[in-house]
Amino acid sequence: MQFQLKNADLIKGCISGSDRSKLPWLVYGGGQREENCKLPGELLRNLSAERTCSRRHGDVLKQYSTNSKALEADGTHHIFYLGCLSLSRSQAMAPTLAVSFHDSSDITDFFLNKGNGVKGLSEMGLESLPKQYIQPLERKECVTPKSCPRNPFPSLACQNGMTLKLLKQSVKLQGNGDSFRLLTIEYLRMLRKQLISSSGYHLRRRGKYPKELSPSNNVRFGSNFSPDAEKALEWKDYLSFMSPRMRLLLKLLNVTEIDETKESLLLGSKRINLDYYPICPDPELTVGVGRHSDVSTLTVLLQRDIGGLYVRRDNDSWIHVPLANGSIVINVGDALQIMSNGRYMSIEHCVIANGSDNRISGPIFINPRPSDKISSFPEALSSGEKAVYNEVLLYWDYAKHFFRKALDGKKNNRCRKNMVSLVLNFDTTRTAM
Ligand SMILES: O=C(O)CCC(=O)C(=O)O
Ligand SMILES: [Fe+2]
Repeated sequence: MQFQLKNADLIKGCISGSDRSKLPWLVYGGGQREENCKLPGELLRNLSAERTCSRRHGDVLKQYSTNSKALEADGTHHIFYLGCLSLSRSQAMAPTLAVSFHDSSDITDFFLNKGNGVKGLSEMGLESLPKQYIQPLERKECVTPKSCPRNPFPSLACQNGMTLKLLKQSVKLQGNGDSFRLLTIEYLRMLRKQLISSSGYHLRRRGKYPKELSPSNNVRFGSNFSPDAEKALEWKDYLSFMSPRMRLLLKLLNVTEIDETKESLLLGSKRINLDYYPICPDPELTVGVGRHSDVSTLTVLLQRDIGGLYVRRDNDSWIHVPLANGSIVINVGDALQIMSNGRYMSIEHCVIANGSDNRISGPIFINPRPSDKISSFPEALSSGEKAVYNEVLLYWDYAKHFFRKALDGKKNNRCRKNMVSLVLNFDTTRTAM
């Protein structure tokens, strides 16, 4: 198998239009899974043309090329895994392998235990989707979204009775295109640091980290959130890292003032995911991620500019989240819905599969700590509102409840109420769908 690289597609995709020289990392990647394969010359030339090219990159490539697993042993491989994500179907000269998967355990073994991921399936050049990925009709609801009005996103700034300083502050980002871009670059830099420092440490020491086998909750590789509970699998891989650097993220988001009495409840733990949705042979038969709301307080999300993320507007329409250079999306999660007593409702969303390009996204889930007990903040009841969520929940129990069930919109949100969904998109330049 030989790969050729689409130049820095990942990065260009994520932040097209901005200055690539500011991104001295995660620039190019590529690799082979077969032992005696030569690296494509173009890739090496690209590497050496880049000021970040170093012997280390070459070494990692070599290691990568002799490594039978896509993701193994060393944090630095992530960089190349990410680089490899940018291969397009026409450029990856995939062998046609006569592999058939008879039942879900074969698939699980291939993508999870053997570390190939859905990416491995995609690279086989399958002509049709394995039946385990064919989703029932109701789960593909978001694949055929209805048309939606321009700029359908309510702005947090317009909400009355805002009591959560954190959110107030983050609205400051609106209206300044430069800071979005800067933010995005910083955000990517931060992701890279996270990858190399925290995950690298764990991976070097622990080696294996498929979700079920990973000895550490801090690093996980997986495909579906709850594969055992799902009727059908999703066309997506993810790498997930516990992230210790909340303050940095807040700084990047221009949050200068935090109500410290609420800080741990709102922002006590963080997880960064790197999601990869490979080209899918039958995108209309499956989904990237089924409909769900996040269990987080807020999810800060960067996505590649090929689109694919939909949010539910009301009970029967889905909106394609607009794309814009360097924009980020912030989704309200269930924990904030509970703590704000329903002033901010978590947003139901899903990702469609794509038949012509690989999609990548990087959500940061900002959560309460697992041991925190969450219920409506007294401040959210200060105007005499009745507590909608007076049941005190251990956040860990809440999250466990979510991850044990199949994704099914907001049904798993035990605190569901009929209110407007809210998504913030910091793009102010385009509203094209
Ligand atoms: O990839 C995306 O844009 C969204 C992913 C997502 O919803 C999730 O990981 O919870
Ligand atoms: Fe999500």
